Amino acid sequence: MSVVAAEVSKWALRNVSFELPPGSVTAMVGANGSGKSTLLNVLAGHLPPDSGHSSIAGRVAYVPQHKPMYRSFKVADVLQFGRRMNDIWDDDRADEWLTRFKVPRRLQIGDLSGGQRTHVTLALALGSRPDVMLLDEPLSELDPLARHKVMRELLTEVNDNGMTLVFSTHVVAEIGGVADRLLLLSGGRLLVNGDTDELLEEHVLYTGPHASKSPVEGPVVLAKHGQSQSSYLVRSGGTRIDEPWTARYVTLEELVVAHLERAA
Ligand SMILES: Nc1ncnc2c1ncn2[C@@H]1O[C@H](COP(=O)(O)OP(=O)(O)OP(=O)(O)O)[C@@H](O)[C@H]1O
Repeated sequence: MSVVAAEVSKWALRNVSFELPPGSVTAMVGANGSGKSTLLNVLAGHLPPDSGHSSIAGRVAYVPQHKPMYRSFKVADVLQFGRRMNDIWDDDRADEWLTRFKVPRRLQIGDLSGGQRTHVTLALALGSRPDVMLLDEPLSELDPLARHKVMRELLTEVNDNGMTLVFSTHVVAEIGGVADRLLLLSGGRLLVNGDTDELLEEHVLYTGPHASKSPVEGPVVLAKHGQSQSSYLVRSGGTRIDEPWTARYVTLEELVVAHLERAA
């Protein structure tokens, strides 16, 4: 069963197709201009695809990258706005979030810091009790501790209420232990779509003497050659290898960088 399904082309996006299960946490990663914001906009229903279709089962909350909000609104007015605009609205949830992150309610949006504005948009999104939350670089303006706390809170929402979360990020280190799925985009194409644990088990880096051919069967993601050494990152699932070759699993960061390097 999937709660988010897409098979879309739009501007630079070329036939991007995937499905996400309910309660999953998906990190969308890719180079600048690879199509992350476009894809989130299409999923949110804010942009019609040029071809194909996308669907989301249930209520959607979308927090865009540039968090458009009326600068003259006070924080309290934004909550009032949320109350009026949503059929389902959880005042306590939105309020709790603002209290937790110490956002001053009497200030105008224009007088808040970037991070505080992020908290207001997240409070607004969570107040609408969404089934699916789409976040475009939600952590980019937050300090390291706030990043950690926000992710922990969002994961609690996923675990307690079965919410499905999709977020874009450039910081691969933030995905570990958070995202159970990875969507990797490059130049509008979907390079990788899968369960992060399975992806990490599939990708193995073999290092050994200079060789023009991979020492194991399987799709080569990236090959590098020095004067006397070669290394092959292969989606081999951990095939045994004889000395002098060595094999090791890679980090998510290495996996992402290798796929992006290959596609560049
Ligand atoms: N209105 C438009 N018409 C045509 N192409 C557009 C339009 N808006 C955006 N694009 C193109 O779509 C591509 C993807 O842009 P998008 O903002 O989705 O990338 P992104 O992955 O979110 O980038 P970043 O990481 O820099 O935020 C870019 O090449 C951009 O120029």
